[in-house]
Amino acid sequence: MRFAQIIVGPAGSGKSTYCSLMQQYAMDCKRNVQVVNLDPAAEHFTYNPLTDIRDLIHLDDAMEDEELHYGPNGGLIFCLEFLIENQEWLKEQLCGGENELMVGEPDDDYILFDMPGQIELFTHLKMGRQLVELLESWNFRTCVVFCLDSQFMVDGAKFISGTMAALSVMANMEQPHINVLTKVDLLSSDARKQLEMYLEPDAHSLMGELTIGTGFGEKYAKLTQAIGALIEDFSLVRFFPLDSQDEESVGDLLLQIDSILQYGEDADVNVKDFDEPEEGDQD
Ligand SMILES: Nc1nc2c(ncn2[C@@H]2O[C@H](COP(=O)(O)OP(=O)(O)OP(=O)(O)O)[C@@H](O)[C@H]2O)c(=O)[nH]1
Ligand SMILES: [Mg+2]
Repeated sequence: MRFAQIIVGPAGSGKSTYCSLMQQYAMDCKRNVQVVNLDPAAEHFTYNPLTDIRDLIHLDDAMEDEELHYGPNGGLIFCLEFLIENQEWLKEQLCGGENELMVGEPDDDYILFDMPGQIELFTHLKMGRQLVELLESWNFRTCVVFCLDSQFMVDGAKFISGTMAALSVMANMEQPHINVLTKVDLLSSDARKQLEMYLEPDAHSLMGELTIGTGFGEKYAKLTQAIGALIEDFSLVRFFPLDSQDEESVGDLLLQIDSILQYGEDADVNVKDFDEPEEGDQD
């Protein structure tokens, strides 16, 4: 089994920084975690990628092409379609065995995929899903990590809209999923306290805040209440705050994701000698 985190989230939400941070943390713990850049428009990141989509196609290729004439957004979608069509290239990079950054057994591979900030790739287009299916066929177990800037999550209305974005990704990708609030180190101590409330959201406090003074809240109070109750009753969406300055916070998050991926648990399962699970039974 190999392990993959698919790092998604709106533009500038901190995906590439998250990848560097996780890789660095893992390295400090003597773990080999690699990063693959799948953002064809990436200009700058601080990790050394295992593989880079820009070796296959660059956003400029799609924008400057005489026939295609894409703008930046359409161009990006095109690049990801191109990647899926040229999946053999990616397969060679990940499974070819000639990549000098791949050390140890392919069985222990743990790879972070740094994705572009075009959220529609994961909310309703099919490329995100297709990528995950490809990875599964190459023996990866995957988890989607949805990054959201915590600075936008300090009032009720923004919480609802951030939550809906996370839900769209969850519904479209149908994968094990974790939501991460990034840039917590930038919040004031008041804002941090405010954030606490949204980590274990309850509909009443959300409503209390939303109905006061905002046009949307007053007009659609019932809708907001229904959404709030839905989120609360089904524990649909939860957020994990990430403070990049705090090693413990990074370590806790990695631990959570490891557990979602069941990383390192296979050995225990073998020892316990469970009955063979029924076909299609994931748990
Ligand atoms: N202080 C602080 N800054 C952060 C953090 N995460 C990201 N940033 C900053 O936020 C900006 C955007 O971060 P990126 O990691 O490039 O975000 P991204 O989601 O990869 O952006 P795109 O790939 O353009 O969608 C950069 O200036 C980062 O330095 C964080 O945890 N703390
Ligand atoms: Mg990035």
